[in-house]
Amino acid sequence: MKRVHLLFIGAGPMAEAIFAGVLQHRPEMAITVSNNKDTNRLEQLKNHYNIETTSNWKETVTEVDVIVLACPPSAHPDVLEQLHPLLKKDQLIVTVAAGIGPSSLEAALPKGTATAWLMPNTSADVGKSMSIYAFGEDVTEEHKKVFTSIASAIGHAQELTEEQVHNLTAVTGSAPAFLYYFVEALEQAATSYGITSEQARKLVIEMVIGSAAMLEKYRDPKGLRANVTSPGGATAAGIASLDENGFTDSLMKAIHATNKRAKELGSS
Ligand SMILES: NC(=O)C1=CN([C@@H]2O[C@H](COP(=O)(O)OP(=O)(O)OC[C@H]3O[C@@H](n4cnc5c(N)ncnc54)[C@H](O)[C@@H]3O)[C@@H](O)[C@H]2O)C=CC1
Ligand SMILES: O=C(O)[C@@H]1CCC=N1
Repeated sequence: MKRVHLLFIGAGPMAEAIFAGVLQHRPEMAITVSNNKDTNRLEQLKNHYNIETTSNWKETVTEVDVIVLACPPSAHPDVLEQLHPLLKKDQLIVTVAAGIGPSSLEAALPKGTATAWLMPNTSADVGKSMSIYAFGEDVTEEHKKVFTSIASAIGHAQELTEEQVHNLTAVTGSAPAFLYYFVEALEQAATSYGITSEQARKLVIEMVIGSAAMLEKYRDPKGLRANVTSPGGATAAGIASLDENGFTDSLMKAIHATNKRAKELGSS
């Protein structure tokens, strides 16, 4: 079988997490990484991962099978315009950008171009991304095979419709930040009782890791919560306070605000 060659346009942490997973799980694939200006970053990545890098992706674009756009949404119009005249038949164009679904890629690229949208999260760094994805109209079974081997190299992946990826970007892509924010708040609460920030960090992080392991084992957040919440006990008072202060409503609003912004970014 022909060696699949991936070109990353964008060399930030998301690109790095994806190609690091691919290098580990699909070592048969060739990787070239590029960005628009930071040549030091490319040099570091080249030395660390022993991959090809280029500061002029246009020179490489005709040689590759898959082009992964890992640059910000705002860079897409310009990058897609530059890509348009260079694309060859059978190449697959994947974006990981918030708000930019396959229909946006198709509108900007030659008719018939195979496109896909991968929405990962930063847990790709440890091979535990929960990624969601959608395909464009013109992907073949072969494109799908290559795409899923990339997506599965960084963790779990679930195919959805384009609209669903738009609406769930907040839940899988951004919510890790909400969880880390929750951890920061608990650390702050812990230090307010006179322990050091190192002690607070250990208490909170180990509590979260333990809770995540319980979720992984039992997959029943409501039941697990009930087991912690002794009737008339201390936890019940805390949950009641969260409810009184609009915990679920506040989270729903955060999800809506995130998705609204992602759509704005994708259409700018
Ligand atoms: N960070 C996250 O948790 C997630 C990010 N994403 C998406 O992944 C993409 C990248 O994210 P990060 O790596 O965090 O961003 P970043 O901003 O740290 O990195 C972006 C990279 O793109 C390069 N770049 C910018 N303009 C360019 C251009 N015109 N041509 C070529 N390269 C260009 C930059 O030099 C940089 O290497 C974004 O589109 C974001 O929406 C998706 C899911 C999660
Ligand atoms: O903040 C952002 O725009 C991206 C989308 C998902 C996670 N980070």
